[in-house]
Amino acid sequence: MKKSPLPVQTICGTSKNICGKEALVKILRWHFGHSEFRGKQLEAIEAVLSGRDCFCLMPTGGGKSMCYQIPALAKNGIVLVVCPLIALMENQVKALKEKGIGAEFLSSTQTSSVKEKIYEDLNSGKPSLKLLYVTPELIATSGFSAKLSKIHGRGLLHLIAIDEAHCISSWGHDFRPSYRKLSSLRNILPDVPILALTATAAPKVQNDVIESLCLHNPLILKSSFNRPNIYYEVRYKDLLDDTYADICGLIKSCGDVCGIIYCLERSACDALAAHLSTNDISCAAYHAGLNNKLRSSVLDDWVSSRIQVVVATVAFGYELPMIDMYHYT
Ligand SMILES: Nc1ncnc2c1ncn2[C@@H]1O[C@H](COP(=O)(O)OP(=O)(O)OP(=O)(O)O)[C@@H](O)[C@H]1O
Repeated sequence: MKKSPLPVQTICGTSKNICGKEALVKILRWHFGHSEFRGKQLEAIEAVLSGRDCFCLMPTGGGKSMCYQIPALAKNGIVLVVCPLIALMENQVKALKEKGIGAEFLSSTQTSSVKEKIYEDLNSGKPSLKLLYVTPELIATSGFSAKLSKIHGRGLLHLIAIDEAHCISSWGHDFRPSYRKLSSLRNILPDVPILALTATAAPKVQNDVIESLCLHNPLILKSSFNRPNIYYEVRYKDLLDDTYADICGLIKSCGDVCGIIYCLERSACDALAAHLSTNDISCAAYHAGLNNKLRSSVLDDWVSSRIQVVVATVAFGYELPMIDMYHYT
């Protein structure tokens, strides 16, 4: 069932539109069904709502997105989210919409009529949108910068969240040149707080992110990376009688969980996926040899739990952003 948003004024009071802890927890429970904030979430949220820049280091799955989704619901106006992967934007926007939260993304994969609709909403006096997800490539275009300045001029932009902020650093493992251009955001929108989020802990990367984004006296938050539920296990192929049977057994012993199996070659993906299917494990192969439509439907099936396992090359997760980069450059 979709929920209507909690009226901002009612829960946050009108004084400077700033929410207290109680009101923020109420938003968390109402929209996301979580009883309490986790780790450093509340500190990050309170910092950005008070107008302070924040650098937030949290492990993968630590709950970073809540740090900008709650502020989006706690204040009137829009939160701009910069995100490197179209697939990630699509998933987040879909999940937010299912919760009745106004969210959209702008990317080269959308039709111009969809984009027009989003701009129309943004240009209206009172946009229904709470979160707008964009790629770093789009921020670098002069047309979009001008649009952002206009939205800001009407007092509608109250936070910029930079997801996977380590992509800005050439010291990081995922350096993406277009992230460098995000430094322009501080010049265009000097008084809008910036929240940089990453799971990459290297100090050089952290300093680079803070400097490149020109964060002013940021609140630096670091969560513990100890995840007792995650562990590595190495099984030597040479010591196994039948690798495929071993994988099959492992999946079946895990019960009804989802998973990704990475293979080095496309043919290995196809062969393993076929083997698992004949052993009653719902799965599909995903690699660059498949057309866009098929890849997209495999991703959708997996995210929606229609299939349990994806057998993929590294194309899974990388191909979609590359398509976007190609269109913008
Ligand atoms: N306060 C909370 N209580 C319980 N669950 C939470 C809380 N905050 C977030 N979660 C859940 O934790 C999961 C991971 O959250 P999220 O996707 O925001 O993590 P993330 O840090 O952005 O991960 P990634 O690094 O993969 O982008 C989600 O299922 C989310 O609903």
